[in-house]
Amino acid sequence: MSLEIKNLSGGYGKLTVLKDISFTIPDGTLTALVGLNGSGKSTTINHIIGLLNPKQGSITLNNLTLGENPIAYKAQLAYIPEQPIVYEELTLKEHLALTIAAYQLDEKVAWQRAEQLLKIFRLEDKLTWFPTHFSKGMRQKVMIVMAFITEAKLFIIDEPFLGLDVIAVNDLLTLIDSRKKEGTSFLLTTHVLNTIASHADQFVYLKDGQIAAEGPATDFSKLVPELNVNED
Ligand SMILES: Nc1ncnc2c1ncn2[C@@H]1O[C@H](COP(=O)(O)OP(=O)(O)OP(=O)(O)O)[C@@H](O)[C@H]1O
Repeated sequence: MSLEIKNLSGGYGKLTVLKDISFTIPDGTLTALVGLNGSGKSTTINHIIGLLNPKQGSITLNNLTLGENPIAYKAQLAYIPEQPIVYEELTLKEHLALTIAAYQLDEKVAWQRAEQLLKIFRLEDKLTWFPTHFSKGMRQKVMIVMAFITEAKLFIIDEPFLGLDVIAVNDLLTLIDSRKKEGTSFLLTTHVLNTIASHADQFVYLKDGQIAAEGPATDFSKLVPELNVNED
């Protein structure tokens, strides 16, 4: 079992956003965290990555908790935020070097991986570029490459498809599918399930900070008819 969230209640200061949330993400599966604006998706992520502390309940990642072993816990996580977080004073190559150092990756293996990923996302000739010269979508691709050179056990990707062109969306989905086969787990947030429906194993539907429905991705339209809109 990769991620296990048990009876989590949490939020910001005195504001309780999440109320008694429980779900698990088995190894090698993708869970779509679905909900309308303000339903609590980002708040859930903020708890998993340790930006917020639970008011109640627990979050366990492969039997580790953030409280007991923060370094080992975080080493298992790769997070791709909705808004890319890049360092304006570092080149693309330096961003990758930073990731390799932070995750203590084998340099040779990681740079080989980086080379393949940079080619997929058409960034291979931009290693000396600074983020100011990147478009929003290119910044997002930088974050994707940084995440996928790690050997994280759980990838958390917040609204992955908003700024990406169709080719990049397909490339990302292909990468996700191949890492799933290696046992890596994914938690993706999205407003509607359509784009990832065939790649998701299960969904968790949040409404007002509570789980309003959950189940196999194939049952989404049956269990959440109110979000069954045609996106394409
Ligand atoms: N930094 C914050 N301080 C206080 N309240 C916050 C903060 N961030 C979010 N909230 C509140 O928490 C609730 C859930 O917000 P959250 O960002 O988790 O929703 P979301 O499902 O990610 O929404 P969206 O789809 O718009 O990104 C909302 O009522 C929001 O106002």
